[in-house]
Amino acid sequence: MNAIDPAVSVDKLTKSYGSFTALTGVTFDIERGETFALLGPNGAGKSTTIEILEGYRDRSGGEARVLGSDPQRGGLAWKARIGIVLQSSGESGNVTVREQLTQFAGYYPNPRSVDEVIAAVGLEDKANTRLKSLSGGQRRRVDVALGVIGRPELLFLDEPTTGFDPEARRHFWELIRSLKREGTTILLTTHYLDEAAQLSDRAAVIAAGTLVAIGPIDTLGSDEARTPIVRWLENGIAREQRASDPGRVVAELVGRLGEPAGLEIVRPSLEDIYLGLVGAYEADLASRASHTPRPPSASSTPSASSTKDQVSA
Ligand SMILES: Nc1ncnc2c1ncn2[C@@H]1O[C@H](COP(=O)(O)OP(=O)(O)OP(=O)(O)O)[C@@H](O)[C@H]1O
Repeated sequence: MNAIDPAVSVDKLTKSYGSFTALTGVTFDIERGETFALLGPNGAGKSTTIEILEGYRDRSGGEARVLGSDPQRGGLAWKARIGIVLQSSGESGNVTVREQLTQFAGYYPNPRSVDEVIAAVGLEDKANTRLKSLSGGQRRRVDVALGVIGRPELLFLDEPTTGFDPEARRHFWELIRSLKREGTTILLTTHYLDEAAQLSDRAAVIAAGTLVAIGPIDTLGSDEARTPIVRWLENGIAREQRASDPGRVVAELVGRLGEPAGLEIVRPSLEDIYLGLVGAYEADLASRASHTPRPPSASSTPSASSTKDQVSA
């Protein structure tokens, strides 16, 4: 891999499960050292994308390069450079946390210290507990520990903090920041938009298998969607105004009304912007579908839930 090559490069990636198209031609790069969030509603195609990049699933079309290799052909040496936290690992059994991590550490040429990793995921007091006796959230922490034990150059995190309590999430964020400081490239999917905003340099929003938006976290969405809103009460009536300079609006209000009742300045969060992007895309899809004449028989696209169970990659 060339020094200037991105860690991940995806070009017009498509994936079909039988007659169902899960990815319609997705294109993005992830630079080395970058933390990149892939966001989207349930069934959007995030796990499919990530699993193709991990080498777990074959793509139907397009190109993918991960650390300089085609993930469909990545060998053992390539796999050792990658860390994976799957959406659900099902890691359980009779071995203890420390035994499991020690075993995994043995698979890598330059692993992290087992005790360091146990501390980093906050499982010191469970190090000698068998996996089957851990709570769901604790088991998820083991998944994260297994993902980072090999000191990966590139870490895939598929909804890593699902089931974490708030303290464990903050702990996890610290771990990710320290991995980032070491230069690890991270691809993260999450439904916690605050998590994406806290950790990521850039994000892509994917809906129904299509890339809807991509960019640095603070530039996602339209200018209008990112503009702060000033809200206040005037003669008992709720008023609001979008303004890129909310201080000026507030100063005018104070000049006119004195201390305005119910005054607040709301800066749209990543979640607000994400919901706007996905909502607009879904409305556009629905309006196009309502203008497309269909034969009277059933659609050729089965529902997501029926497809997932019937077709495998
Ligand atoms: N093995 C499979 N066979 C058939 N369809 C599948 C398979 N795996 C995924 N799909 C379908 O592909 C679409 C994308 O699924 P995917 O798991 O990538 O979504 P996701 O964005 O990760 O969703 P979530 O946020 O719910 O995890 C969904 O409609 C899903 O039902």
